Amino acid sequence: MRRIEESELIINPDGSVFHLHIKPDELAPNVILVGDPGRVETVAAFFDSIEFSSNNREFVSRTGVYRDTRFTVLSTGIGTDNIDIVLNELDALVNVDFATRKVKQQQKSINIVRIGTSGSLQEDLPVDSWLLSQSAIGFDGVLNFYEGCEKNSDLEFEKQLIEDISWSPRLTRPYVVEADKGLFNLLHGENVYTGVTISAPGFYGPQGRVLRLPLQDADINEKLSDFRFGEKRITNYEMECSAIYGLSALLGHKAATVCAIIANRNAGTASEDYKPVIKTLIQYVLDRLSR
Ligand SMILES: O=P(O)(O)O[C@H]1O[C@H](CO)[C@@H](O)[C@H]1O
Ligand SMILES: O=c1cc[nH]c(=O)[nH]1
Repeated sequence: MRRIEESELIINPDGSVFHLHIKPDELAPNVILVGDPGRVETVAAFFDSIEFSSNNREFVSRTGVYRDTRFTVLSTGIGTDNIDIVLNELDALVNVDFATRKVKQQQKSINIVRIGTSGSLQEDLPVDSWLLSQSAIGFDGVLNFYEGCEKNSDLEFEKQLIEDISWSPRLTRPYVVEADKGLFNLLHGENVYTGVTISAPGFYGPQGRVLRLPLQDADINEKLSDFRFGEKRITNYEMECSAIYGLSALLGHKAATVCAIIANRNAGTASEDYKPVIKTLIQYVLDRLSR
């Protein structure tokens, strides 16, 4: 079995993994990911007890117990480049023996649920609603660096999207990946919209926003809102879900993303105060995962 070199997996002097500053026994099998480091405290405030806390760069984490279920909440910061770090280090924490630097014989699977914020691309998907991503379209390109990327992607969906919206060859090829079905069903409920989420490599141009700079494709959001793949339509934009779904599938973990819609791009509206919406969403997710 290959020994993973010190340069490839950096372990800190205290035995924690390089960026996340978590040691293997400090990670729970249920992981809540949030973008905003400030949201970690909002999640941890629901825990009955907290056993571990860490802060490094944008990666703030707490491990604790909610209704007899052990959770780790961890902030990822913004973007799929950070998700590459987070998913690889989470996997190393459960599947690599830090003493021998070898992949363990028996691989473990963890549950990963992202609780985020997002912008709607459909007028009937209102601000302050919740959206569970059945699948994600990665405009970011992270998954394209990994072998097996195409095995887990919906190639027909990708092909039709590229053709229908005249995707520029200057851009990275979009990849289409799915939520874990079990987690999706667990989180699906009466007050939860479902849909196809684009993860963009930026908040402004890559999500079709114009402040001062014009876009390479001025009609991109109209094309995306109108696009259909069979019954499926694109519902929303955020910035992490695609890499979470793609890397989780490749590594054997279960992942789902549920977001509070804080902007409706076609209606031109934004939530007046999304924090209470996120708070009730956090409680909903914790309840579903702990029952
Ligand atoms: O609220 P979070 O979880 O950070 O999610 C969304 O908000 C950020 C952009 O404002 C991006 O990270 C996007 O995915
Ligand atoms: O429009 C939005 C809102 C939140 N997060 C995003 O990435 N986009």
